Amino acid sequence: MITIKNIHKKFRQKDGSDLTVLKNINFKIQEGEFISLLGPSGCGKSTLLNIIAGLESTSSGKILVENKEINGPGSDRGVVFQEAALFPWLSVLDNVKFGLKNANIKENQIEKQALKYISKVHLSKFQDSYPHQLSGGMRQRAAIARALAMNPKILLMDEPFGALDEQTRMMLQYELQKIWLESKKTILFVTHNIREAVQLSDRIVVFGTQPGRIKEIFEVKAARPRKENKGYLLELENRILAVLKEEIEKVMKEEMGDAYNFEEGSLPWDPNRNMGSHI
Ligand SMILES: Nc1ncnc2c1ncn2[C@@H]1O[C@H](COP(=O)(O)OP(=O)(O)OP(=O)(O)O)[C@@H](O)[C@H]1O
Repeated sequence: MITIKNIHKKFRQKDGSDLTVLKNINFKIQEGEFISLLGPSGCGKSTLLNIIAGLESTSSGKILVENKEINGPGSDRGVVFQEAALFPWLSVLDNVKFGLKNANIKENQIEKQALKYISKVHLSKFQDSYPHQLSGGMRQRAAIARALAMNPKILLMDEPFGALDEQTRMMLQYELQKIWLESKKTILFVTHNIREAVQLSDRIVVFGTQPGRIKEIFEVKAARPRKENKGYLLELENRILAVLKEEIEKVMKEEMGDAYNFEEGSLPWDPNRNMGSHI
């Protein structure tokens, strides 16, 4: 279980003032749960994920993993970012093997384990290819294989499909559900896309902004794998959208000042409820 306890985070700005990015964040993530963080741009989603990864410090509050406070990165937490952070000079196989070489794994097991996870993300045919020879979706699959091969209990994913085209994104959403069902990892997933959050999550933590705080937590009670958001899932999307609308308007007013004149129905929602840079 991950316990997020009273997290506050301030960043010092260039003019010397402090910007409070996260305020009073409290929630628990159960073992094996799939949780999404959804909210307007700048509400601190990535900051919270980085704090849990141990890559960023808190101003106050703490993160407990299995009741132990974390003080930095650890092999219990794997991270996948929006841009697959692969080494360009290494093949897919060597990229996946890289982390395993520093882990406590026997030499003869390293390749076996790497190949197992490359196969899980359906990249076996490309195991000897270099990152520049792969599509964006394949690179992201390789990054997921690399994180999974380390066998972390927790997978932290920061908009992993955000830079991909719609079809690839849908395919990877489906694959991720299958991987999650099989591996039962605890997954924390940051996204801008309501449909993606509803499709993938057990619970969706909706953030408000200025400062970032939890606005509402939605439970998604639907069987998996989920392929299409219809009926109940679509209704849930609309409920989440209603909560987010207020926050998005706040961000737009802040960015546009007097030029902002909101009319009902004027926000440019796309069919996937992907609100681009405003959520
Ligand atoms: N290292 C840093 N130093 C100063 N300010 C920072 C730093 N990292 C993030 N911020 C600020 O903190 C706020 C929250 O950023 P963060 O990236 O966590 O938001 P986000 O919700 O993930 O946004 P997005 O959805 O656009 O990625 C932003 O205003 C950002 O400019």
